Amino acid sequence: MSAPELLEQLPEELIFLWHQHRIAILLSALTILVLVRLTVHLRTKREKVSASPVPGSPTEKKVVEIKPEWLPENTTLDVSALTVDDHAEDSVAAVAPLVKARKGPKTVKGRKTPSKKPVPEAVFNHATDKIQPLIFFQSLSGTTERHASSFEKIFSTWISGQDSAATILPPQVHDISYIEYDDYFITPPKSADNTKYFYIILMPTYNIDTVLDIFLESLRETHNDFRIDTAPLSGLLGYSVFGFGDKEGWPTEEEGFCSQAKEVDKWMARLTGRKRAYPLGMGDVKDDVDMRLEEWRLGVQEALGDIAQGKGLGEGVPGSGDAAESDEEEDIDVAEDSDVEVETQKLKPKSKKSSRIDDVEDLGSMVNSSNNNNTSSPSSSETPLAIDFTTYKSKSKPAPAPTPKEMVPTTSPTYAALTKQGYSIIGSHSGVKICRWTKSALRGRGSCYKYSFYGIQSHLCMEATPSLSCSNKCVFCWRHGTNPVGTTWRWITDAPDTIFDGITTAHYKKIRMMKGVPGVRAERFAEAMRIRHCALSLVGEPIFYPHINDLLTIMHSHRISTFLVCNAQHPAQLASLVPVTQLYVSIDASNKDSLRKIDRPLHRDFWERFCACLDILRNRRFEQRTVFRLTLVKGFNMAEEVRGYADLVERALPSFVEVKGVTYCGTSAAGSAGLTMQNVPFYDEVADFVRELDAELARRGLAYGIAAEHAHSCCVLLADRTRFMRDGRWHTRIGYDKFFDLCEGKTQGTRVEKDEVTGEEKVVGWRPEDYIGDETPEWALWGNGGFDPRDVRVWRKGKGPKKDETAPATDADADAHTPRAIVEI
Ligand SMILES: Cc1cc2nc3c(=O)[nH]c(=O)nc-3n(C[C@H](O)[C@H](O)[C@H](O)COP(=O)(O)O)c2cc1C
Ligand code: SF4
Repeated sequence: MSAPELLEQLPEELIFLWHQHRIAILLSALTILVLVRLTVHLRTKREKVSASPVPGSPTEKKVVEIKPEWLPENTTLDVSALTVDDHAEDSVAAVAPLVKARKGPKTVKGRKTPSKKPVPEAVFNHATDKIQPLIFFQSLSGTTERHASSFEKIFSTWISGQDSAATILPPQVHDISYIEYDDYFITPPKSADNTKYFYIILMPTYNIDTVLDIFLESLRETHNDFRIDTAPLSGLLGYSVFGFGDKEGWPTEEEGFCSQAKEVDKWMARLTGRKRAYPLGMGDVKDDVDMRLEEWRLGVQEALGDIAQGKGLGEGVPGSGDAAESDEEEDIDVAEDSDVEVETQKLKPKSKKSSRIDDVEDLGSMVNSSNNNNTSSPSSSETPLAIDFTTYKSKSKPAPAPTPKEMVPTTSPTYAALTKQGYSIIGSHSGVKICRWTKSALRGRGSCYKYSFYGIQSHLCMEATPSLSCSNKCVFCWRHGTNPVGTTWRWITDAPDTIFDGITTAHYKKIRMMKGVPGVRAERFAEAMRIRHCALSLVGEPIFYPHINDLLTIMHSHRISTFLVCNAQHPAQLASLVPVTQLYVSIDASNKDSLRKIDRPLHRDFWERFCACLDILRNRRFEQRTVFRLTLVKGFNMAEEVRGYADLVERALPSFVEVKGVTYCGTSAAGSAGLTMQNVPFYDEVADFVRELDAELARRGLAYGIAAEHAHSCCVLLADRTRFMRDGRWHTRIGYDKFFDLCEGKTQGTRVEKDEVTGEEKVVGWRPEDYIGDETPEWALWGNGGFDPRDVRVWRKGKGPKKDETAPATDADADAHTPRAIVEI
């Protein structure tokens, strides 16, 4: 066939082929098309356009990575709600995809690898070395602290009377609430080569959740951390523990007498490699404590004297650190930690320490060592322990869940302390109090800075918290030692409506009690019987409460505005929070080191959490007013930190930056934290700091300005000029009715985003600009003092102008040198 003939036949062939295989051809073509489209779609960077205004400052996009361990333990969070992308103008997802939170005990497979660098044993050369005794104590209601102090005195006298006085140095005392655990309880502190440490630990016991549990938890964690040597404190010369308990409530050890001191002793034995220099002492605070403590002190002194003479801890004597004498600790390890099955080998608990035990003791090591009174040692059991060294198969039996306790039981010292200070405790973890400004406003003597800046009249404001616990131990927090702390929510949880009813009822009750107070104005009293604002900032960490969103929604439905302050340690909760009227993040320092010193956070990854919170704040800044609250503490977080704070502002671009001087609470707790009146800045100093910060922000092209002040509260406000200045006038006040109308859908917000698929613009919510209120009043502006001239100023004794004690405030300068400690909390 010639070529032209072939060509003529081709269409027929093609038609034939088409008829034979058209379905297959069509399907293949369709598949190819879909694949090409998908590839193009995925490769093209999708753009999300928002009609939210471009901030007045450079905006580098931030990705917030929420780590699984940041999710609350028994999370009620809707994980999809954490995708805060929709809230932001950024195209970058605000929250990285979440890996499912790890639940259940940590299981380490295989052999425990020896630590990289084993801690050297303390070798004491009595001719050249020195002993540094460290007395640690923890105290919630002061008993142990008092005993620690008298112990130190007697002990010091004993040392100075010794022949070996040159060898034993004067003791140093440390309140465990104020130390970094890592500095003392992971490895012994660093010292001059010839100084060796000896630990003396005085502990009370509380069968409720307290800061003591955090200490015990940290000892347990250190022991179980496979990266750390099993006996990282073996560099100590020795240790001994004394417990303070109460036999009236806890008559026997089985019933919990001194149970936490016993726990500390147990963990110290493990961490030091059994360097118990003298047995655990225990005293009943209502009976024999002085006698027991005296006996124990003599024993500890004797042990120290032996060490000083180079005799070591002795052998075979009661309380000696001889490994052969007691292997109780290892037995507990194996029994408690064993979630492994035995098939091949058996161990007797009383056998000498075997390297095999070392191998398994960290497997699945989730020991419930918290303040459980009944943590009776399974070591007493004589039955052989079942351990499988070959399969490491997990037992299917789940570990019993710890029973939740009340956060602040009525029997706790925290309850007593809080109620004494005028707080009402609602349920077992919420609190409410009327602050001094509410009382002041009722008497027409002025409102707090929130009135000057945002228009909140203090007599219409309720200050409350749904979580009295928090995950920091800030140096300026008056509740040290007694406040419940924790990294996870593990308490009995009250329902949000119960909390709402409880706090409002208690607030109204307290207002009614003001009825007979001289000077209370009738019209203000009447107005106060309708709460319009809630400051969720009292003490503790409000977003720690698992149902915070429900509580906020209830408040908004009652047209109560919400000012929520959080400590930037709970990014998952922050990301999932419903929009509030004004969202605060406490910025207590400008860098990691300083934050550690001032907030003393419990989370080891506190800085990562802090930064993640800033990024979340940045991503949510177009849906609610965001605020940085800086609390300045002289000597801690002021000097040289302006640029650091500017970095943080640049990172989160908050609507406002509130700068205030710290309040000095004057308690012994503050003293132990190293805080005195000298750490409270003068208003002049706060103002200078603000000027410097303002200048630094301007240098970086960030459009902030100093908007307002409340000299009386030692507080100054910086605001984003592009958003809260209109026609050259500051508008920092809030339109509350506008906010509620937006919440209720009565008016539509203007936060608009472009639909990715259709390209259409749609309203997705409201912006802070939608509920801006009136212009900031003249008297509140920077330079004018911030005191409403319609109110009557009452000066504290010895302060203010000499002649007219009740003259209306006109002179802002009068305040400038005085109010150091008169700061609203
Ligand atoms: C709420 C509460 C719980 C307590 N639980 C125990 C306990 O379980 N076992 C015990 O021996 N003593 C217990 N006590 C007694 C304290 O340990 C004892 O009063 C101790 O001296 C308190 O020391 P501190 O004042 O230094 O905090 C408890 C006391 C309170 C107020
Ligand atoms: S965050 Fe608040 S409650 Fe918690 S320790 Fe700090 S100041 Fe106290």
